[in-house]
Amino acid sequence: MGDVSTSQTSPLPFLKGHGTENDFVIVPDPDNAVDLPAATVARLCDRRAGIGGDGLLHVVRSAAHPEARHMAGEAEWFMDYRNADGSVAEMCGNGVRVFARYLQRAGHIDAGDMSLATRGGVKKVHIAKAPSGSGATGGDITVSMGRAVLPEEGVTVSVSGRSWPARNVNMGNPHAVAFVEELAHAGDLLTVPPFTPASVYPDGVNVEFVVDRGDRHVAMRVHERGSGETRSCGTGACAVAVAAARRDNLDPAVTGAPVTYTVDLPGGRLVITERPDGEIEMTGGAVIVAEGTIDPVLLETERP
Ligand SMILES: N[C@@H](CCC[C@H](N)C(=O)O)C(=O)O
Repeated sequence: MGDVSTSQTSPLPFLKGHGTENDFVIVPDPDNAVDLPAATVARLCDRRAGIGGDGLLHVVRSAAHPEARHMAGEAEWFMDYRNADGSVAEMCGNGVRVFARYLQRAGHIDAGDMSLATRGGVKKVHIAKAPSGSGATGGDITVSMGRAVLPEEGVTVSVSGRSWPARNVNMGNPHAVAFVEELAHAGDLLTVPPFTPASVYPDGVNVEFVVDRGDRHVAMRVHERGSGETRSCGTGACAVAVAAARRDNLDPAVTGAPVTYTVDLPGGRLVITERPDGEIEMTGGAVIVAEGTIDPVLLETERP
């Protein structure tokens, strides 16, 4: 929160949105005046006792947030992203699209190009004009996600007594990508977090399980750090596309031609392109589904 401590005494506006069914509680707070400790975020993201979401998007002006002030000259808005358990993450790809859709809906921006500050740096975003008949859904949103870092070390992913070799991919946040024969082999990810080496991932990791669907076309499931199994993960889809490309001996930096993979997730489809300069673009939808107010009791530090 901001430099001055305040407690919320009146109902707090929120919205609910999703990107390929990775869903978020959105808290508009331009001046960074709302205190959102981890326990409060976890309560808001609770699907039974709260609003429910895989994460929370705290919408703050960059100039008003200590972690984003240095980016204020490039990007007016900062995505203060939190996982469902209240933990902080560097990046959220689906979150960026939903955040941009919120700004568009609130009248802060129009379709076209914008820049958004995140803990993973400033991301360029393009909102396509809404095709006629798309209603509130709007046009697809493309995010320049930055470059992937692929350390050479292999890692192992284990779940339900089975293990797979995996590729370590960093998209600003950490990922382990395992190619499997059947997505069902990943078992009940919701209740059994995959095991990965803590020495490689001291801050935890997002784990993707991937199968081939066709030429440059894959499908995946994901277990997210701090949120459990979700129906989509944008950074995860980027990690998967790059890991699949390297497995298929495709490297745009070598061939000079962009490489595009279609990634199917339980919640929808994302299209991922890696450019010869290494920049990765993610394209998909983003929808705002509801808005309302949060009872201040939910925001109190002690559980009501
Ligand atoms: N769902 C997000 C990723 C959110 C952060 C992740 N759980 C982490 O802790 O790194 C996405 O769409 O990228």
